[in-house]
Amino acid sequence: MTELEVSYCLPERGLDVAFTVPSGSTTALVGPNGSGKSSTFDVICGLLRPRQAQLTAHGQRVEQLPPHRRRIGLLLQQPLLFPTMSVLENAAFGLRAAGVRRAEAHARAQQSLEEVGAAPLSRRRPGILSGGQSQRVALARVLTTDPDLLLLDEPLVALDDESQETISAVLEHVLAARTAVLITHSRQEARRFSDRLVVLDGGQVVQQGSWAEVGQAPASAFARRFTAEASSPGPTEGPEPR
Ligand SMILES: Nc1ncnc2c1ncn2[C@@H]1O[C@H](COP(=O)(O)OP(=O)(O)OP(=O)(O)O)[C@@H](O)[C@H]1O
Repeated sequence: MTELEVSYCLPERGLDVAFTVPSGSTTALVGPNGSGKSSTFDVICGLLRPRQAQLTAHGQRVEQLPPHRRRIGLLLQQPLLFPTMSVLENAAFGLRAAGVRRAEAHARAQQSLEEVGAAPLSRRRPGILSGGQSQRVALARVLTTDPDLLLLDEPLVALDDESQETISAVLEHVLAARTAVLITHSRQEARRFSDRLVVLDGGQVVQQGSWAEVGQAPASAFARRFTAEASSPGPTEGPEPR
């Protein structure tokens, strides 16, 4: 079953993009610099509303809906927690903003904090948390609203190695039971979390499919390098071949 169907044109940016995300998959959106990853992220979450766009999410057309009504949970590079609220209040924020009563919102936030292993932090303020702890709380805040789709934009890039490892383990667990789109420059990250690839190049989707499908018949030089099973550096981790 398809969870998300994206199709949009932004001629002023040279973008004409169409792809699908199957229900239950984690699909990595990858491509060279300037290929359209960030713009696509903005279109899916509703920050950019192209005139020519068709977005079907969980069986509903959503391109006319404002971001908060799309049932999409965003995890960004920076956790962006509210500094004056406790961890629990941060995790409950989405539900409180939607008018859910405090007791219920806090109970559901506590469950999310447990799911990401951050329950012991619930009374703390964000200012004293490590980067990894903050990112866990940001993830809990997303999960509390029970989104149909998770949209992750380089969620590990701002973390140190140790925090990357701990949040990766949490993410693996969270993504196993959900549908997600992951935007990343990192082959290692895409490998670890995604089962499908959507490869953008020059403002278009040049290929979409499982890692095996893309790896066996890569449709572009980027796709070939990204799926290459070598210990050599990934496409954005080393110099571009000439
Ligand atoms: N605000 C903007 N106004 C006009 N054009 C833009 C804007 N942002 C991006 N673009 C153009 O849209 C195209 C796609 O850019 P986008 O940032 O979506 O690519 P990307 O794959 O995310 O790149 P990167 O890997 O460098 O982050 C590029 O040609 C870029 O120059």
